[in-house]
Amino acid sequence: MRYVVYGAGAVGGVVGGTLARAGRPVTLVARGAHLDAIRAAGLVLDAGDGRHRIDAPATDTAAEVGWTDDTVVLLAVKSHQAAAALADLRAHAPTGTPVVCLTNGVATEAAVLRLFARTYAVCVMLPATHLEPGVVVASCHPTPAILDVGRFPGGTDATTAAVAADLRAAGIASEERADIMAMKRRKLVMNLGNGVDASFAQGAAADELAALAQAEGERVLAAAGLTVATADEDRERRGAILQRRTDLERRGGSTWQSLTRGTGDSEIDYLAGEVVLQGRLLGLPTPVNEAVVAATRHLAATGGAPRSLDAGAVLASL
Ligand SMILES: NC(=O)C1=CN([C@@H]2O[C@H](COP(=O)(O)OP(=O)(O)OC[C@H]3O[C@@H](n4cnc5c(N)ncnc54)[C@H](OP(=O)(O)O)[C@@H]3O)[C@@H](O)[C@H]2O)C=CC1
Ligand SMILES: CC(C)(CO)C(=O)C(=O)O
Repeated sequence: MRYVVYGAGAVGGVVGGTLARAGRPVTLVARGAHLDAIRAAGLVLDAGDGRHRIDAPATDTAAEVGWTDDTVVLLAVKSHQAAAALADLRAHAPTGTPVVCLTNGVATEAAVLRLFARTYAVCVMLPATHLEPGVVVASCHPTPAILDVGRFPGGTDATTAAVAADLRAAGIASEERADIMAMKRRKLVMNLGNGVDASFAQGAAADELAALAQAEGERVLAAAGLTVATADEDRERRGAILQRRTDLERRGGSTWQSLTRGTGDSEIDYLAGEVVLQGRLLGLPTPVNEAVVAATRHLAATGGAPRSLDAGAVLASL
């Protein structure tokens, strides 16, 4: 299989770099200063066993990809960036191309399926950081990620088998799962902490706000009748596979990284915002996640400092 990693940032860069190190043909799609740096000096993959230069072809458009029958797209942009990426893919990728969503949240799969019949979902357990053009940092070693894969909306097939086998050959834990979206919904509950981690000063009040956001999310997903893997199932799957590197300082999650890089936007509408959406569809109030969405949107739009807001004030207003 050949891989086009659309969005070679934290997740895409680590996965693409790791597959390339294992000898898989990889094309990286990136843009701006990050693309310039990759073109000038390769992608720098900072992994637990050193910094590696990945010399893979890099481009900012699917128009420049040499599409073949065995090319698979790994979509690793943030959810709010998927529409633009998909417009480019729709224009240039053969319609039979498998597109595998390496995204948090649960929204990109349906958007992909509208355009590509062969749509796949990955539950992304891969802590990584991308703050500097040209550089991606894998937080865990020796296994950098658990990337279970299934077909969307359900099932497994020859493509899930081949992708999982390639990931395993590269040293990434991966199993096929017919019910992958149930796992992704459990991951979504975890990611309801992303906006809190990004926007609010750390401490007991922030911890309480994150716990309330997660409890509200669990209630709304259950009311919507959506299957969510249990916390026990999640713990069992993770086991002790992901070991944090001891040579790295703990930074922040993917939403914190968007605010820190000052990208002007974030994925929050697809994380806490997914709970808000489900609540609105059901006529259920979701004040906690609405507050987290509002805070994170505000900081992203105004360029405010990450972790600069007071979670206590939000708790008092609920
Ligand atoms: N970081 C992490 O630890 C984890 C992230 N995830 C999830 O993985 C997904 C990807 O997140 P992450 O890797 O952190 O995000 P990043 O922002 O680090 O990487 C995405 C990359 O795609 C680029 N990109 C976006 N749109 C386009 C486009 N149209 N053309 C070319 N390049 C584009 C971005 O450029 P630009 O910077 O200019 O926007 C960026 O370089 C998200 O859903 C996230 O929630 C899941 C688990 C852990
Ligand atoms: C849970 C966490 C923080 C780590 O992988 C993540 O998914 C993210 O950064 O979005």
